[in-house]
Amino acid sequence: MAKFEVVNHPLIQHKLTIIRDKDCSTKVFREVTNEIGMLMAYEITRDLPLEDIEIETPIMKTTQKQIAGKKLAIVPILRAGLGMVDGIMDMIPAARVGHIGMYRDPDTLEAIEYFAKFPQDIHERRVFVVDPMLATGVSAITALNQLTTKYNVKEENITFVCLVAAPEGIKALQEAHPNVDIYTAALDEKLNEHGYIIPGLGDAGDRIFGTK
Ligand SMILES: O=P(O)(O)OC[C@H]1O[C@H](OP(=O)(O)OP(=O)(O)O)[C@H](O)[C@@H]1O
Ligand SMILES: O=c1cc[nH]c(=O)[nH]1
Ligand SMILES: [Mg+2]
Repeated sequence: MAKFEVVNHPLIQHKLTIIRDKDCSTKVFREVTNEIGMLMAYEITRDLPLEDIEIETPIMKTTQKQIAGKKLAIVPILRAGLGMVDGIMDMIPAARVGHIGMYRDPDTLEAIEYFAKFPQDIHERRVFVVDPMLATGVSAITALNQLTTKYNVKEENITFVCLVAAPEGIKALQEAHPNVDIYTAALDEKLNEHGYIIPGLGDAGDRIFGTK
């Protein structure tokens, strides 16, 4: 089984509380979501391999470390996933960005796909799929189905990163893609009858883009 980690660093928990508050403005919600993305980047890249490199300081030649191995890609699930991309990119600026557009049908909770565009060599990259919310898990599973079957990305090379997860979504995602690492900033209580996470933070996309 792959990793499942709740990243409960105090800074992340504090910032998450700010965006959970219903009175948080769109501007602050967007800024703080990106800040949490940046902090999560620190944790999700913890096991990136390093290699030796020779450099010269002003004093002498020395062998030091640099990140080695696979190239990286960030794949936000539109729209809400976009809210985390800039923050993560601040930490790994060389990463390429793919996009997958998807919305949840409010009645059936099915994921409806409307867009996909990935770097050509996505199957050779370590891929971070990002979406602030993991509720039923259907959107994440649909996105990962597409990456693994249509674009040949190995599950072992995928990390799913979210801010708020429901236990139902974690279970479904682990069953569908057992070799994908999952990182979340919070594991909430459960889903309500409309498929929203409780206590959650509401509809992340609407809150990031001010559409409601
Ligand atoms: O785990 P699930 O039950 O599939 O729910 C989670 C999905 O729902 C939200 O997207 P939404 O459909 O609201 O689209 P949006 O990002 O455009 O707002 C969220 O950003 C996830 O993609
Ligand atoms: O709580 C939820 C569930 C799905 N999508 C959201 O944005 N929030
Ligand atoms: Mg939404």
